[in-house]
Amino acid sequence: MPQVILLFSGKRKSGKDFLTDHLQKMLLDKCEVIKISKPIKSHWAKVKGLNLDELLSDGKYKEQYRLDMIQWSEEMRFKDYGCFCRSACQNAVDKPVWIVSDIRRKTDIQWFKENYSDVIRNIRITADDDTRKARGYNFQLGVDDVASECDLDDYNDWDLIINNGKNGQSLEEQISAILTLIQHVV
Ligand SMILES: Nc1ncnc2c1ncn2[C@@H]1O[C@H](COP(=O)(O)OP(=O)(O)OP(=O)(O)O)[C@@H](O)[C@H]1O
Ligand SMILES: C[C@@](O)(CCOP(=O)(O)O)CC(=O)O
Repeated sequence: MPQVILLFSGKRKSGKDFLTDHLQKMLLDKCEVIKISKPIKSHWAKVKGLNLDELLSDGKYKEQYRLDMIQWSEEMRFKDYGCFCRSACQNAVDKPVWIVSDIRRKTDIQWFKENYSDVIRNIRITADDDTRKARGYNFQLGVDDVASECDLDDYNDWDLIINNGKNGQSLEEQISAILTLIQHVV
């Protein structure tokens, strides 16, 4: 059982992977990074013969398959909203800090609350559209107007909000703010 679970959310190209990768490099063997999208991408790679490493990276490759993966994964969530959270956590190693890098839906937060109760901390990463566009974001119907990107727009119970866009904090300040949330553990 982890002592703290950091749930990171944010729209695409806000910098979820960027920040959680940096955090992992700081915490090293004290943390485990969990990606809810990993079981989705693994399934997709297997059935479509795609490159899993590319799907998991921050490059353009995964964007060609995002719409299809969203639609398939929504059908699965309709039957069992926790299926991917459960699957992603199943093989997670016993470390004091778990970093979940891609929370997208209220039901993701609900699942972690139901299963890990008060050890969770909710972190929202924001970035303005211009910055996101410079990082490769382009509005796409069926992707940017659906739950995958929008379900947490009206969620307000954040332990920390990080501006990773224009006029945002430096990386050091961002990481330091995150570390204050877990100072009782590390
Ligand atoms: N603060 C930053 N400074 C410089 N580059 C950044 C910063 N934040 C993110 N990036 C870069 O922007 C790109 C998109 O970031 P990242 O992949 O972390 O976003 P994401 O929120 O995980 O997006 P997605 O939901 O598409 O996976 C990456 O190439 C990343 O290195
Ligand atoms: C299909 C999906 O998991 C892709 C997520 O990819 P990424 O976290 O942006 O690398 C998005 C979703 O689950 O809605």
